[in-house]
Amino acid sequence: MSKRMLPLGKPVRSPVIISVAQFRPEKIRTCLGRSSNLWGGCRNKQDEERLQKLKERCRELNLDKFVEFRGIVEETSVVSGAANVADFFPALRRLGWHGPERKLAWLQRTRDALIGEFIKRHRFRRRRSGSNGEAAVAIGNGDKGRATVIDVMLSLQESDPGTYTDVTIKGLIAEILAAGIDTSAVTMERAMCLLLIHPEVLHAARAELDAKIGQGRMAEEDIPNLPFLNFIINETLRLYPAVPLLMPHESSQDCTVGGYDVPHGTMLLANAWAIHRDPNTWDKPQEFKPERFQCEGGKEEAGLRMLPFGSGRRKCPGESLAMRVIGLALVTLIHCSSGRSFRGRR
Ligand code: HEM
Repeated sequence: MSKRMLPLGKPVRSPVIISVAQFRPEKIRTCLGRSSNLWGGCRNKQDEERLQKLKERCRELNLDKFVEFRGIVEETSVVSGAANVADFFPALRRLGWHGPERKLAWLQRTRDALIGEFIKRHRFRRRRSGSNGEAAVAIGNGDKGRATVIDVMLSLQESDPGTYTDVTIKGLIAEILAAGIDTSAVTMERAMCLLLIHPEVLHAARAELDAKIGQGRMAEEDIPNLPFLNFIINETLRLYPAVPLLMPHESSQDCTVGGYDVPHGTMLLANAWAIHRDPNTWDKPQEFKPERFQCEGGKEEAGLRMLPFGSGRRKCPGESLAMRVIGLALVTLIHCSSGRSFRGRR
């Protein structure tokens, strides 16, 4: 996802993150970092009213279905990660045992139906607003700034229907959502935990916010101008890469890596977790020290010692978006944790 595409979804991202923070700032302050359920345990009428408001806001922004989608992604990762008895007793397959496969096929059908619904809604909205199908219109200028990735794909479909079929769009959306939701959520959670157990870092992050953004406001565009915040995210990704073994790759030809012969067609896993904590290349690798990225000239200079998003041609295309969304959530929560209120700025 290029920098040019980053504005897509911005009208949804910022208000939702702000709504969540405004919903229960006191709960965020006390539960920050614990994997507690933000929505659970509404004890009083005021909480209930705020929860209703937040749900309405999600409905207005068409996010109710995304919550359902997240449930499917979570269940899929549980089912696909669980041990399959038939792997240990293959004879079971011949007897017709296909438990996890059936469940996964059902989850895939449910997921496809949901994405089909997103596409239908977007197509309807585009027709109603009379969009002329230009991709440029979808990227920010038209549709009252509410253009999304699906809008861009639908506009490409209008100009090249043979390539951008509904099946292709569904596959792309499924891949983007499945690859982007949990990785970003888990990194935010870990960054918040780390800030809580390192109050001096939280203090420094707040000082940077005060100096560069000021009190009572926040905007997505400010995130790249907050170096210390970005060091915190990098250090979190170094210690806790969301995809510790990256994705499996396959050698396209015979080669030698570190003295080991790797034949063509071998499945290769890069252990990012171990690489990020290698004492030969990192100073005090087990410690949380965001400032190390300042001394070492940032993540880019760390080169292949730091690969939370992979490397090369198949590197994660969502890196810039992830850094921005995680930054936005952290800034919002840092503001909350200092007991300040803020107004969202579009
Ligand atoms: C902290 C957040 C994220 C982390 C740590 C992360 C990490 C990764 C990693 C390690 C890979 C595999 C790279 C490889 O094969 O070597 C990957 C692939 C991918 N990521 Fe991310 N990702 C994040 C967020 C996102 C977001 C927000 C999106 C989309 C909006 C996204 C979309 C993708 C896609 C589509 C692929 C597959 C690329 C391909 O196979 O060519 N990721 N990601």
